[in-house]
Amino acid sequence: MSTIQVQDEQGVRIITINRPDKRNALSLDMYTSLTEYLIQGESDNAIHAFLIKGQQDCFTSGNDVADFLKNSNLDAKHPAFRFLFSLLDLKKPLVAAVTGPAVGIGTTVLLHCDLVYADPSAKFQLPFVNLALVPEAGASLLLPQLVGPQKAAELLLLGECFDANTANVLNIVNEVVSEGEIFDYALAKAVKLANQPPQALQATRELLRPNKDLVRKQMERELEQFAVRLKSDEAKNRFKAFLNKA
Ligand SMILES: C/C=C/C(=O)SCCNC(=O)CCNC(=O)[C@H](O)C(C)(C)COP(=O)(O)OP(=O)(O)OC[C@H]1O[C@@H](n2cnc3c(N)ncnc32)[C@H](O)[C@@H]1OP(=O)(O)O
Repeated sequence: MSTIQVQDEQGVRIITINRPDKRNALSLDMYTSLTEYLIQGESDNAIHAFLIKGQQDCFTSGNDVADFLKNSNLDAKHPAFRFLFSLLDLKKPLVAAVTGPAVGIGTTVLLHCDLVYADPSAKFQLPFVNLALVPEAGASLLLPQLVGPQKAAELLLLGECFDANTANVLNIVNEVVSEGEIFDYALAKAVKLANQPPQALQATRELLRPNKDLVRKQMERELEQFAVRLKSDEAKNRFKAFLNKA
């Protein structure tokens, strides 16, 4: 079974992260598949919106921590960062359905989504500093803009888990949807987007992102810092501690 599954339905490309034995941790190959499915969908005239999801018990536990240890050389060609830059350049709208853990990139990805739905099982976390890393996906710019500087500092410096209601109050998610209904609900919203006049939809989406160049610049700065931190002993010790369940 593929670790990234794709299904096109009613004008929506549904992308499902599917690596349940590792809590949907994202490996290099998985990022590459995610990027390819987005790029293909962008050029497919039958696709008008994307929906990203995991399974009922997990969205994603974020980057595969074992990969961080194995591949500590990082630049803009790294599959995770290629994926993040492809999100920044997306023209068609992206909807997320969050269930269970959404850790690290699992939360920062949401800052690039147009509509985000979560169910009560969703648990968000930005444990970059906890792992001796720095944020990515432009979160160091987008999060303070969204939730305010103090709250962003709390979420990024302490790296504690927060629940769906908190994410809703902070405007990280649009709505908390009952368990068992979230995937149908999020798909119905994505189909609704897919049925909007596509050129007006994409033009409006572009207008809603007036600081895209600034976000790109910040993502490049984050990438530089991330590359340095990833090689540090303090980060390697944190990765080993997680993998050894210390
Ligand atoms: C550029 C992007 C950067 C980032 O995304 S940084 C963030 C990186 N992610 C993390 O630090 C999260 C690590 N994972 C966790 O904290 C926990 O997991 C969860 C809270 C997500 C879930 O906890 P629970 O339900 O108790 O599951 P479990 O027993 O910890 O995990 C089951 C199996 O999955 C593996 N696993 C979980 N997350 C990851 C991961 N992110 N990278 C690699 N493996 C992971 C474990 O090791 C274990 O494996 P085994 O059954 O073989 O012992």
